[in-house]
Amino acid sequence: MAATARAGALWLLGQVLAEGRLLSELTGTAQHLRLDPAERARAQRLALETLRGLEKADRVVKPYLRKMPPLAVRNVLRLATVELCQGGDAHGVVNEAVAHVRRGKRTAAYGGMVNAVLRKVALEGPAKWAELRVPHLPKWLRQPLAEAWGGATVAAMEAVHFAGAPLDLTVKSDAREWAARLGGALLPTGSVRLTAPGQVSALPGFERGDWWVQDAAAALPVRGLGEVAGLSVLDMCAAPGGKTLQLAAGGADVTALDISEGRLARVHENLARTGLSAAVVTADALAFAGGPFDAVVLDAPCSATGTIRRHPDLPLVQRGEAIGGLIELQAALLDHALTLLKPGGRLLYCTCSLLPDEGECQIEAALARHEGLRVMPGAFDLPGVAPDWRSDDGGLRLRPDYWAERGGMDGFYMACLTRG
Ligand SMILES: C[S@@+](CC[C@H](N)C(=O)[O-])C[C@H]1O[C@@H](n2cnc3c(N)ncnc32)[C@H](O)[C@@H]1O
Repeated sequence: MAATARAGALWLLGQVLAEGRLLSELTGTAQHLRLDPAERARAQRLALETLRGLEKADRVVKPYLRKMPPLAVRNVLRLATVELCQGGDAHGVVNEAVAHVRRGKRTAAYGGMVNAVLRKVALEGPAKWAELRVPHLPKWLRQPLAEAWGGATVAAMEAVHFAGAPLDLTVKSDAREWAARLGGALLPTGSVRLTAPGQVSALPGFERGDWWVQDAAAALPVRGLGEVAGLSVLDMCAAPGGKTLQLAAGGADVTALDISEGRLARVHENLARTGLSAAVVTADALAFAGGPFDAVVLDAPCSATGTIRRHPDLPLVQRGEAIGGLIELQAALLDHALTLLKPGGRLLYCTCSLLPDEGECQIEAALARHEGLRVMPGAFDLPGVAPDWRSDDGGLRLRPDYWAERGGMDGFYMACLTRG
């Protein structure tokens, strides 16, 4: 297979759609890394756009197919259709798609069909594309979200998911200056947002570690702890380290713990790049007996359904079957985190989930289990935080459709807890 961005995107699509692998697991693999960094970034962008537009691409192509071709061929049609319907150069897109199919032993026979279908798509596809509905979330997720937030909100979330996500950065200092330097916007909560960033590692300030990539919503939980200088803080599920970096940059004495050695490698890289420090521990948090700490950050493993605008592969690969186990793990981690706090210490619980079972319900259940435990209601009275983002329990509920006109934000739930 020629090492082009399109071939790279097709490999990624095949792994997601045939093997059920997540893009985040694939971007560090040898197959992906053999592309040069700019082509790699383009391959990833093409794969993301195709996954976001999958439902529309299938609807555009379907009338031109007499028989459903094998998945590898369908993926070529999908990628090319997305490109053609989003203004791609017809000649280049069709030729490369046909050449790609002809190169494959199992797909070569479909070259003529792909050529004929894509020529029709090039002519008629863009108008059809514009008329088709915004792609829906799969049923396993759409239904519980509609129950929790209502149909109109789910539709607004889907519109933001389809639009894709800008790139948010947390800067060590001088956010306004960095926004101007990078051609981005300073968000009301202090993050810097870039709409067409290109290759992240080529941006000014990356090498020197003046900033790190972190969605604006993901940057808020740690801000809820306020001034952390001099505090001992356990980041209990730390990798890849966005919150560890915030805590360390704020002057906290940080212990960054995670069960995954592979994911902790990212924490080490991020600390080295930014020149920040933390004690890094590989362990199952449930068996960790350090401390006691002034604060514990529990960014618990969850369905990650709040991150779909950045990870459109997620609802396609998962079916919600793991959520029951995650809910149990979150409750166990929460209970254990409370044992690691100094008297009067604070526990910051958060999940990047849209499901109340992993957010509001966890806190409700924890308050019922632990006498004297309470939510600190003012913790998220922060610049740029809108009053209607607050949840009834004193936490903060963020949804992808907030700031829709700016590109949305990750879905998140967060609450700051203390005893007494
Ligand atoms: C949502 S991610 C954390 C993101 C991170 N806080 C950040 O801001 O970059 C959840 C993490 O929990 C870790 N994890 C899952 N189960 C764990 C356990 N029993 N003990 C410690 N870490 C665990 C996963 O490896 C994963 O890195």
